[in-house]
Amino acid sequence: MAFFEVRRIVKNFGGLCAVHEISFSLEKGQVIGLIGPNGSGKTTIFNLINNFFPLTAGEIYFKGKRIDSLPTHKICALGIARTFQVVKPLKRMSVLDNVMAGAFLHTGSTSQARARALEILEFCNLINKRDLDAKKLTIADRKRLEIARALSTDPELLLLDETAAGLNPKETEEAIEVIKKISRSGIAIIIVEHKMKVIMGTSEKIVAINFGREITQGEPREVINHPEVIKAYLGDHYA
Ligand SMILES: Nc1ncnc2c1ncn2[C@@H]1O[C@H](COP(=O)(O)OP(=O)(O)OP(=O)(O)O)[C@@H](O)[C@H]1O
Repeated sequence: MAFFEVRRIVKNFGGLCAVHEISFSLEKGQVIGLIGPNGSGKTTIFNLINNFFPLTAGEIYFKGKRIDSLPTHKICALGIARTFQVVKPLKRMSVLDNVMAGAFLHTGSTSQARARALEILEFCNLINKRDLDAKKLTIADRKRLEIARALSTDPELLLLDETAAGLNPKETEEAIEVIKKISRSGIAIIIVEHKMKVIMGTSEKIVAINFGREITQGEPREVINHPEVIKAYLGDHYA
């Protein structure tokens, strides 16, 4: 069985079918990109994986265990963490405290949580900003803090939702480097991202969706050259 697998997952919101029978899997440490135009169902898939929204149908497996009916906090404790498209730091807390809050998932000791948080801030190039209020950070640093917060729960699978949105080209390159570094540390990653540079720079496999349905999935070059993918992104006359 794969390390992580979604099997024919479906999500209906009333009459709207946001996700229809999507299946994909990934192995430990693998990075996959989830792409699709606005409103195609990418964030909903993340919300289903975390059980922020219950599935309408389908199954989700992590490390051989079915997880789709577990509560969100249990899924996180098992090792799946995520970031949000709209970053959500605890604004009145320092950068360090934001990351420590997550580290308490696996320890009751303040000194251990602090030590782990400092390690993660070093890893995410945020160590020099540890005492700043989170609300004082630039967008790029907030995105980094969002990743650091997710890492603080010690995930084996990380869901990254538009980590590079709003970043300039240099910051985008830095985000790609952070993602690669996380992957090298053995953590599997699913990336939702509109910037193809980020997807192509990091992903070993791409799943392309439109209107909640799979267009195709597989090797990145093949997927982005698929006529239906080009059509979904650029319109009929480019296909
Ligand atoms: N809580 C909800 N209630 C009703 N409809 C929803 C809800 N969440 C998402 N949708 C709808 O489901 C569809 C998929 O939305 P989703 O946010 O998953 O797309 P997305 O691919 O992440 O888009 P974007 O790239 O713009 O972030 C959209 O039509 C959206 O309006």
